[in-house]
Amino acid sequence: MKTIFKEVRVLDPESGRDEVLDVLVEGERIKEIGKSVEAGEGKIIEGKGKWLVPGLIDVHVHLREPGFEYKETFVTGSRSGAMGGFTTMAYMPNTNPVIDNPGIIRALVEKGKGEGIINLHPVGSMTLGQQGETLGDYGEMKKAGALALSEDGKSVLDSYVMKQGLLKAQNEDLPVLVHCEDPSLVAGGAMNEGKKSRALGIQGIPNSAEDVITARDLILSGETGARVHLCHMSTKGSVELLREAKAKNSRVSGEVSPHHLTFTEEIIDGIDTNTKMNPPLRREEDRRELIQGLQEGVIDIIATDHAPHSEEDKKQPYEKAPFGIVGLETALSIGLTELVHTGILSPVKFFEKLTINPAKLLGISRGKLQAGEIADLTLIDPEASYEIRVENFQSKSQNTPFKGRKVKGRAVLTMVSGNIVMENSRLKEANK
Ligand SMILES: NC(=O)N[C@@H](CC(=O)O)C(=O)O
Ligand SMILES: [Zn+2]
Ligand SMILES: [Zn+2]
Repeated sequence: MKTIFKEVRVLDPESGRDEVLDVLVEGERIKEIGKSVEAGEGKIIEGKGKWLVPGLIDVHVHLREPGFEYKETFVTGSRSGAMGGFTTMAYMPNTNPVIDNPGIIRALVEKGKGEGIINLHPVGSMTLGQQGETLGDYGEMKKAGALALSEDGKSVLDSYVMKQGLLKAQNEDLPVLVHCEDPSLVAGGAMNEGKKSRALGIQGIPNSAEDVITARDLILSGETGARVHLCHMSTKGSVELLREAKAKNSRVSGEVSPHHLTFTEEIIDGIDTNTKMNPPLRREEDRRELIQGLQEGVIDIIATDHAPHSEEDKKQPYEKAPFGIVGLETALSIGLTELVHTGILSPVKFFEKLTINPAKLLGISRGKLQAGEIADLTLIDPEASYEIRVENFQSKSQNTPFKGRKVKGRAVLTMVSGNIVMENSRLKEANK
């Protein structure tokens, strides 16, 4: 099977390439990239005015299997990813049971291969049952298919346990994705602490709740040599701490989510729980520092932290509703609208944070648009303007504050290993 993209703007962040070319895909690989490539027989895709990038990679999603299938499954989550232009994602272990042993990892990898329409990779829990006490068997978990470790949903609070975990992870060369949150400082809060939380009478979460654990984990990376990656950075302080740590330690990295780059606590009304996520939406000065961090390269990755919750779950009072919002079907459009069309990031810099940098963190040979590489590709119409409609989501859940937002730019085709899985907002189920 051959597919040729004609006269498309090829963006390959790894090499820095940005030119209008033809790209020929044969079987599961990219066969040739050049000016007027001859395909012979094959599907022709007119690429004029469109951008072709390496398939997007999300290092942080929640697929809710096993245990919370009413919120999301491998089937619906991977469809949601394909719609958003993602070809690979790593899913977090805060499930029931927790993804904390080689047996469950092996079973999920198999299930993911059978049911997912894009590449799905598990992240193993740092501690058994995410109880923060006993470390799992990282070597066997890696062999079973875990690409990283994380206690996401919370932090490993005991610093001694954390340090031993990092030493063990370092031994297996597994990156540790850290959710930084000190619950004693959160103290039951449901939104950012400040003027807004006081006005609404909602208990606030101070920046320090994130910053103190961020500082600890960066220090422990320095001491152990372990690869520490900061999940969903939301504060000015965490950007400053990562900037400082990077000056002497190349094993640290960080990610930011589209919502923390777009919104602040100002949009919170105390009723609409689609503005409730962990960490919370912060102040304008935090948002600005996150953008600055992205521009400087202090923040390496854009990740969705896709956190589906049912309408029922989210219908509760603001203080009670679960934290989290979906992101797979909005991330690319929001990023293009807020970061690329505004000139904050060049297209190459933007896609670096969604392709090659995530691939490097996870240690997978993906994220390159080059001859000989696996043909995981995303075709983008940068000019397509539309309004985000949650009724159209493939995800089982619709919890997003981006509902109704006008955006410009979207994925129009997603290809995984040479197979088109989405074209013009339609999923192709033929090969599954
Ligand atoms: N981000 C969230 O608000 N929620 C996540 C957990 C997490 O990422 O910490 C979830 O699993 O729902
Ligand atoms: Zn988290
Ligand atoms: Zn998460």
